[in-house]
Amino acid sequence: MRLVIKYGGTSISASKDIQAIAKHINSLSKKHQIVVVCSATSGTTDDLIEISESIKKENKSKAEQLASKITNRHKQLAKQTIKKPDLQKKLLRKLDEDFTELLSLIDGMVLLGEVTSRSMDYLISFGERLSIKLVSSAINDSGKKSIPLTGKEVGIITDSNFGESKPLMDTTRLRVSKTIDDLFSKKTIPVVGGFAGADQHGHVTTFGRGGSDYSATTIGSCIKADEIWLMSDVDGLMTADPKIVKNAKLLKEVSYIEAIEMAMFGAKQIHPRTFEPLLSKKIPMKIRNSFNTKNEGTLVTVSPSESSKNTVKCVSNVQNNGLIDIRGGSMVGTPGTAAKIFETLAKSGINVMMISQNPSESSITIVVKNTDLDKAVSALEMELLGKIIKKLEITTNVAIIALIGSGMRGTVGVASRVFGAIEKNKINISMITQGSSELNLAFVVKNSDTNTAVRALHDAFELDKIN
Ligand SMILES: Nc1ncnc2c1ncn2[C@@H]1O[C@H](COP(=O)(O)OP(=O)(O)O)[C@@H](O)[C@H]1O
Ligand SMILES: N[C@@H](CC(=O)OP(=O)(O)O)C(=O)O
Repeated sequence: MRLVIKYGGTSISASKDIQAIAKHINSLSKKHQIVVVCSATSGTTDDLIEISESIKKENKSKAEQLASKITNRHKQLAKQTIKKPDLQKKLLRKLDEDFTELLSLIDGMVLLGEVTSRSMDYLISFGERLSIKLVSSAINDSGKKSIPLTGKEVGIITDSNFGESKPLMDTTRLRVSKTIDDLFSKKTIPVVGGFAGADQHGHVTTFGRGGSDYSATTIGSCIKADEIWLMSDVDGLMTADPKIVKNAKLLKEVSYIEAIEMAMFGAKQIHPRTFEPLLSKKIPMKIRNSFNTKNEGTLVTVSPSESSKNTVKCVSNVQNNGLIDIRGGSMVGTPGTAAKIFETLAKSGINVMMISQNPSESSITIVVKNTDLDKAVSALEMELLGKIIKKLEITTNVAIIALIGSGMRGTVGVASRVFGAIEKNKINISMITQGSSELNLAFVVKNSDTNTAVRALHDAFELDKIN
């Protein structure tokens, strides 16, 4: 089989885990052709983002301190993980080269006094540049040929939408399949950095947070993989985040459509576009545990077997969002109001996560990420306040709670069970939406009510008894 196996940051942050993964890949490669895709080690992308914040505040020494922290963490991991002295020495030298480049980049950004979206993508792609060298070296150490490749080096070509780029699939397919086929013919295991590619001018671009999943499916589609495995620190997709619900159960099978809904609403932090490259080729995906490889995990396919069609499958949550209530008497009965609002937000590159309009048309409520809130509010104020909009009311730190499952379609009484359970816990709901597909029912609560709401719904729908 041709397999693309993606390891998330949670799987490659301790030396014993990297060694175990190298051993596992080594043994799988005796039967299968494997491409490994890696995220950055846990916390590294966050540290790189913090470097950019320090540069914006002109605090160069803080930025350099963070760069040293990242490098030292990787060098320490290298020393603990790689046993063969020559391999370890080579790896440490390569990590030092990256460190020098990172320091030069910080120098340049400080000198220019600006963090552009292009320089930002180059900066935050460093995490994967370091992690692939570690993992590939560990595979070498276990006795197999392997090389590390960045997304750019493997041939992922994207548009120039820095921070939210999309692969240009025709070019990408040609380049990626050629690179990988060459390596397979030399019995070499490629370890590819997730999260990033490069545009047609060679500038590094990233896919947005969690984007390594998207890299894995993009590569899988290019090389006609038989399966794609996303490896993390949980057994698979569960009925709720196991960090919130202790008795959350593993979902053995879900459909692509359900998995897309779960990804959009925060379950296992899957990148929302992960499934796009798989849809036409119908490549099955497994979501599995790096530390419990005996468990088959969750199988994601076009049409799961009958037995797994429960009414509700998962209660997921996305915290740290902002809610904007857009009001104005002149919005009533004025065609094109919604179009103007969403056009304004789209021009500023803001992703709207939830929308609802009250039947009187005098208000439209939207939810965006906390980090986009400032940009969204100023765009609306500058373009539309005093014209079609009279007032903006803003609530920060809200969570979206979503109930997901294709069996909800046409099932009477789901909403009353949901709101009954929420009311019993005296939680205030500030917004509700249900798509016409009836695949999800989502509502908004305060961040601080998230855990209570998720647990109440998990209990109300008896998800701990799911089969
Ligand atoms: N429904 C869910 N099923 C499984 N995991 C979930 C779910 N919702 C949230 N999670 C969380 O997602 C985490 C894994 O996501 P993430 O940190 O992005 O993994 P990685 O870095 O390995 O890609 C798990 O540790 C778990 O707490
Ligand atoms: N390193 C990137 C990409 C990624 O996918 O990470 P993870 O698989 O660990 O969620 C991020 O933190 O966003």
